[in-house]
Amino acid sequence: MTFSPAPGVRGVKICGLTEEAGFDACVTHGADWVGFVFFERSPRYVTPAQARALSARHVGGPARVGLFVYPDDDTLARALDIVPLDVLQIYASFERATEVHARFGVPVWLSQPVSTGADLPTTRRAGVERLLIEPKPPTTATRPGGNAQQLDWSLMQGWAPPFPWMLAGGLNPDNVVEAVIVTGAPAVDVSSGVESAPGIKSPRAIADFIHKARSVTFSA
Ligand SMILES: O=C(O)c1ccccc1NCC(=O)[C@H](O)[C@H](O)COP(=O)(O)O
Repeated sequence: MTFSPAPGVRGVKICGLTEEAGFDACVTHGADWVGFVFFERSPRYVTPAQARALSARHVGGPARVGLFVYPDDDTLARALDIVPLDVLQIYASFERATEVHARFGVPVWLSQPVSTGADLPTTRRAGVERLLIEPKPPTTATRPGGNAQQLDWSLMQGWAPPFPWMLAGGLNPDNVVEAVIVTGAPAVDVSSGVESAPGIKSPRAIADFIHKARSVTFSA
């Protein structure tokens, strides 16, 4: 198991760090996790060496999450050789997530694209530590996540999550309070909603988002 926030404290992940000011803001304002996007067609793409350089700015602090889209073993092995990652967040099937966990022994988070209640998993699967519940991208999207697209939060009402989970998709400092009240999400993930331009994080928006996400308590 990787780091989890204390009971009653909502976890916050800031995803898609590419530059020093954004990374430093995550450290300063106490994000629980930071995400590095290893997907070349993203405006937030970083190489493993760039992620290592950012990560090395601070010892400890947020857990480092690497995002991979349908990764093969070689891609994961190369990244892990270069940058210490605490979590592998993958866009792939449950079966592949289980395989990745068995092969690398690193906690694996799986993105679960959702458009209806039927997409919400109801049974636990081995090898997956956490689910990222995010909207199914439109067919025209060039990437599976990070599209500032909001999910229908009411879908989560009455859902009994079989895993620890995190809400993602279209969150920002102005809507995160409502999002956590409606969904009861124990953790939230944001990328576009704390940016001043694609791939460039706003330190002020990061501070605001973290503060607001934690302003509503929840009981696990
Ligand atoms: O951010 C990207 O460009 C990206 C590319 C490929 C796969 C995933 C990607 N992002 C995932 C995320 O950052 C999270 O899902 C995020 O919290 C939701 O994004 P956003 O709606 O932009 O907040």
